[in-house]
Amino acid sequence: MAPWVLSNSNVSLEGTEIIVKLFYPFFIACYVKGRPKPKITWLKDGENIDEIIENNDEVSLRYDNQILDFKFATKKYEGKYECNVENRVGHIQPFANVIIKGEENDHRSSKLGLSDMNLVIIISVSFTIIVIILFSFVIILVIRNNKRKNIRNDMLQLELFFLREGKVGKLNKECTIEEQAEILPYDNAFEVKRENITLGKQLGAGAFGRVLLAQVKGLNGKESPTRVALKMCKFGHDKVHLRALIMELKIMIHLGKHLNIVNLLGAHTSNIDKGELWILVEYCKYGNLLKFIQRAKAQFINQIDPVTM
Ligand SMILES: Nc1ncnc2c1ncn2[C@@H]1O[C@H](COP(=O)(O)OP(=O)(O)OP(=O)(O)O)[C@@H](O)[C@H]1O
Repeated sequence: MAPWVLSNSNVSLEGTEIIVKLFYPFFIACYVKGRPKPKITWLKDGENIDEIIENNDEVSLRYDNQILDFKFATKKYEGKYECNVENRVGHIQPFANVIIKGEENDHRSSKLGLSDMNLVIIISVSFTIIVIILFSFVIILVIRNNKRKNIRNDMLQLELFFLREGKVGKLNKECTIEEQAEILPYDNAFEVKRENITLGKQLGAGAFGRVLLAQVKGLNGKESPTRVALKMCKFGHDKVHLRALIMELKIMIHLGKHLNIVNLLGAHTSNIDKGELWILVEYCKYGNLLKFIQRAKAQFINQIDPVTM
């Protein structure tokens, strides 16, 4: 019995039109009967379909070659598809014209192969990763900024509470000055403006502070600059160090001047909200007393004549 096409096929001997939307999946069905069972081969625009199917997982044949399956429609799949059906008794060739519908832009995209699709995916993933990194960066900046703001606020609180005001009423004669230094008030008469101070070389450093040589204009009403030793907190200090320096300043103010001590000459406190507190004291040209005594002792020993000993 010669082969014939079943009515549920979407190909016919007169030809059919299959209209598909771009990127949508579709199939061409060529259901046939005949005895002996007919063999089916496919042609696209007169060429054997094998060339299209080979190494292409977007197009496949199934159901004894009766269905030609497309995973998604792209413009390259447009054309005339002939279903070549034959057995010993006869031969028929129903066909269908496939038309892919889509916009001009889509038309361009339709030419994208699988590797181009992969490229699109890679670009989108990279873009997402970059956005996430930028977003994290912004969050880190905001957190750091807030932290800095908090430190500034802490400093401000310290300045207000410990430096300017003090709490003279709470002073207790039974306690040492060191124990209650922070409730002593600051004396504004010691304040020196930043523009009057010129910083020089470092003279030394202590546990939490460092000492620089500095020139100060207009100190004690003097026209010529005065050479002073300027004490400040070390780099990367925290509020504990600043508080210790504030206490040192207050004790010096409270002690007053004396011939036998290194006297306080002034202080620069107006930038304390930025963690900047400078204490100006008399400059000792021989520096540290202990080192001076050790040096003098060594010189003295060298001067003694070993013969007279
Ligand atoms: N008035 C000054 N004149 C010259 N050099 C000074 C003066 N004050 C300090 N220095 C130098 O700076 C160093 C550190 O001074 P600082 O007063 O901080 O010493 P410290 O009392 O040992 O330290 P800290 O009190 O921080 O533990 C001194 O060892 C000295 O060399």
